[in-house]
Amino acid sequence: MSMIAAFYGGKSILITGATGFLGKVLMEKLFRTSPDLKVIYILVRPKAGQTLQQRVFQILNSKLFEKVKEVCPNVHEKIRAIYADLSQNDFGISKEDMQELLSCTNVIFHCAATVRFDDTLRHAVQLNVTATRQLLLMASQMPKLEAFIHISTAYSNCNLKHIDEVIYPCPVEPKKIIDSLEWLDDAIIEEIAPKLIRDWPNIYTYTKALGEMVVQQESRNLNIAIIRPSIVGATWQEPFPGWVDNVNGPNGLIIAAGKGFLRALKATPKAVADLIPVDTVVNLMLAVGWYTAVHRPKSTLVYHSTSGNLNPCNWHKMGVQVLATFEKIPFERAFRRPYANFTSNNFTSQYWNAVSHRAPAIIYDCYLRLTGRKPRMTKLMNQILRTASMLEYFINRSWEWSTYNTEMLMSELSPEDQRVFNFDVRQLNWLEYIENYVLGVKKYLLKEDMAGIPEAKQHLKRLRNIHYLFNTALFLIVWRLLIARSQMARNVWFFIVSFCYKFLSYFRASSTLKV
Ligand SMILES: CCCCCCCCCCCCCCCCCCCCCCCCCCCC(=O)SCCNC(=O)CCNC(=O)[C@H](O)C(C)(C)COP(=O)(O)OP(=O)(O)OC[C@H]1O[C@@H](n2cnc3c(N)ncnc32)[C@H](O)[C@@H]1OP(=O)(O)O
Ligand SMILES: NC(=O)C1=CN([C@@H]2O[C@H](COP(=O)(O)OP(=O)(O)OC[C@H]3O[C@@H](n4cnc5c(N)ncnc54)[C@H](OP(=O)(O)O)[C@@H]3O)[C@@H](O)[C@H]2O)C=CC1
Repeated sequence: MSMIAAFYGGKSILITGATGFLGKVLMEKLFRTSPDLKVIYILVRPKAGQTLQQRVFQILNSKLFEKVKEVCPNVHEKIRAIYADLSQNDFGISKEDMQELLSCTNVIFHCAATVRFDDTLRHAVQLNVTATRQLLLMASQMPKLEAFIHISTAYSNCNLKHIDEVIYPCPVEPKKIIDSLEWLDDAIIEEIAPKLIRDWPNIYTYTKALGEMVVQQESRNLNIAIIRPSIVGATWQEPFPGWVDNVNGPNGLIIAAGKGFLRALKATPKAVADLIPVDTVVNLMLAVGWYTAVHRPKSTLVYHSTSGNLNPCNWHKMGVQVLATFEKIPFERAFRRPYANFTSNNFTSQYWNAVSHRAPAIIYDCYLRLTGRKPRMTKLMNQILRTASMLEYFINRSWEWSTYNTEMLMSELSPEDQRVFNFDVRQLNWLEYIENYVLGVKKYLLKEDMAGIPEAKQHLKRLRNIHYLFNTALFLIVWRLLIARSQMARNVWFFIVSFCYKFLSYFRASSTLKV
C-alpha cells in the first residue's frame, strides 16, 4: 500500500494554477492515485470567454483525464472551482468560498504564476510575490492545514553558478518592492526594473526569487516546502508518455524546428539541457506534500527537481535526437526541411539568422505578394527569433543544482512509493524520452494525425528537390554573372572544364583498354 496515496485519501486540497501545465498533471495524478480524496479546490478565473465550469469541463474531458474517469468516475463532484483572480489584492474570492477554504483545506499546492519572461514588473510582482504573501496569510488562518507546497523555479537563482537547496536573500527586500509599487507609476517602474533585477536575466526569474524570500519571511509556524523544477517538459511515463499542452520552454522551439522555420539556434552544444518531465515534478510534489505534513521538518526545506547532476544530457545530444525523430515522424506541411545548427558564436549566429531565417522568409513573402496573397512569413519569423533570443540565456549556460534533499526524500520512501511516485530521474532514457516528446508535440499540440506521415515525408522530399534546384539555379546565376565580369573567374572556369574533360577522356580510354 502506498503511504503517500493513503495520506491524500479523505483530504481537502487547494491548488492554485490548476489550469496550467503543471497543475493539470498534478490534479490528474492525485485523482488517479487517491480517488478517495475529499475535494480539490481550484482557484480559477474565467478566461477566453469561458466560465469556470466550462474550463473545468474542458480539462476533465481532455485526453489527459481519460484514465482518471475509469478510476474515479465521480471526479467532477470532487473538483470545486472557486472564482479567484490572483492579481487582485484579496483574490476576489467570495466570503462564503473563503470561509470554506479557511475551514477545510488540509494541503496547499501553490503553482500559479506568470511565467512570461517579459511581463511588466508590476504584474509579475503582483502574481509571483504579493499573491504568494496573500496565500500564506490565508494559510495561517487554516486550522486544518498540514502542508503548504510552493512551486518556484530552479532558475530563481540563475545569477549563481552553483545552487544549493537553500533560500538565498535578494538584494532588495520584497516588502520594499511591494510597497513602492503601490505609489510609483508604470513608466517609472519600467525604468527602474532593469536596475532592480541586476544580474537576473528577466523579470520572471527575479520575481520568483522574491517569491521564495516571501515564503521564508511569512512562513510563521506553517509546514512549508519549496520545490524548484528546472525546464519542465512533456510527461515521461504518466498517464502516458509525451503529453504537452502549451508552447512554453522547448515546446515552441520544437514546433518551429520541426516545421522548418528555425534552422539555427544560438546555443552551447555542451551545455547541460536541464529538462525535467512534468510527471517527475508532480511525483516529487506529492511526496514532498506527504513528507512535510507527516514529518514536519523544523525549517522550510527546498527540493530541486532537476536532471543535470543525476542524469545529464546536453543540447547537442538533445538536438540530434530531435532531428532524428523529425526524420522518422515528420511534422505536416513544413516550410523547409528540418535542419539545425547550434552555434555559440555571435557572428555565426547572425549569419545563420540572415541566411537561414530572414532571407527565406522575405523570398516567401515576395512569392505570396506576387500571387496576390497577404505576406506573413517575415512577421512569423521575427516572432520566432524573438522567442529564441529570450530563451538563449538558458541554452548557453550550465548550472549545478545540488539535490541532497530530493535524494534524502527518495530514500525515505517505501519501495511501493518509490514505484508509484517515481521521481528518480536516473532511470530516464533520454533518447526514448525525446522521441516521445516530439511525438507528443505532434499529436497533442499540433493535433496532427499519424496517418498523415507518408504525405509529410513526400512533402519533405519535394522540399529537398526544390532546395537542390534553387541552389543549382543560384550557383549558375552567380557564376554566369562572375564569368561575364571577371577574367580570372573565366580562367578558373576554363581550367575546371578542361580538367573535367581530360579526366573523363582518361576514364573512357582506360575503360576501353580493359575491354
Ligand atoms: C551541434 C549539433 C546540433 C545538432 C542539431 C541541433 C538541432 C536543433 C533542433 C532544434 C530543435 C529544438 C530543440 C530544442 C531546443 C530547446 C531550446 C529550449 C530552450 C528552453 C529554455 C527554457 C528556459 C526556461 C527557464 C525557466 C523555466 C521556468 O521556470 S518557467 C517556464 C518558462 N516560460 C516560458 O517558456 C515563457 C516564455 N515565453 C514568453 O515569455 C513569451 O511568450 C515571449 C516573450 C517569448 C514572447 O512574447 P510575445 O508577447 O512576443 O508573444 P506571445 O503573445 O507570448 O506569443 C506570440 C506567439 O508566439 C507563440 N509562442 C509563445 N512562446 C513560444 C515559444 N516558447 N516558442 C515558440 N512560440 C512561442 C505564442 O503561442 C503566440 O502564437 P500565436 O498565438 O499563434 O500568435
Ligand atoms: N513550465 C516550466 O518550465 C516551469 C514552471 N515552473 C513553475 O511551475 C509553476 C506552474 O507553471 P506552469 O504550469 O508551467 O505555468 P502555466 O503558465 O501553464 O500555468 C500558470 C497557472 O497560473 C494561473 N494564473 C496566472 N495568473 C493568474 C491569475 N491572475 N489568477 C489566477 N490564476 C492565475 C494560470 O491560470 P490561467 O489558466 O487562468 O491563465 C495557470 O493555471 C509556476 O509557478 C512556474 O513558475 C518552474 C520551473 C519550470
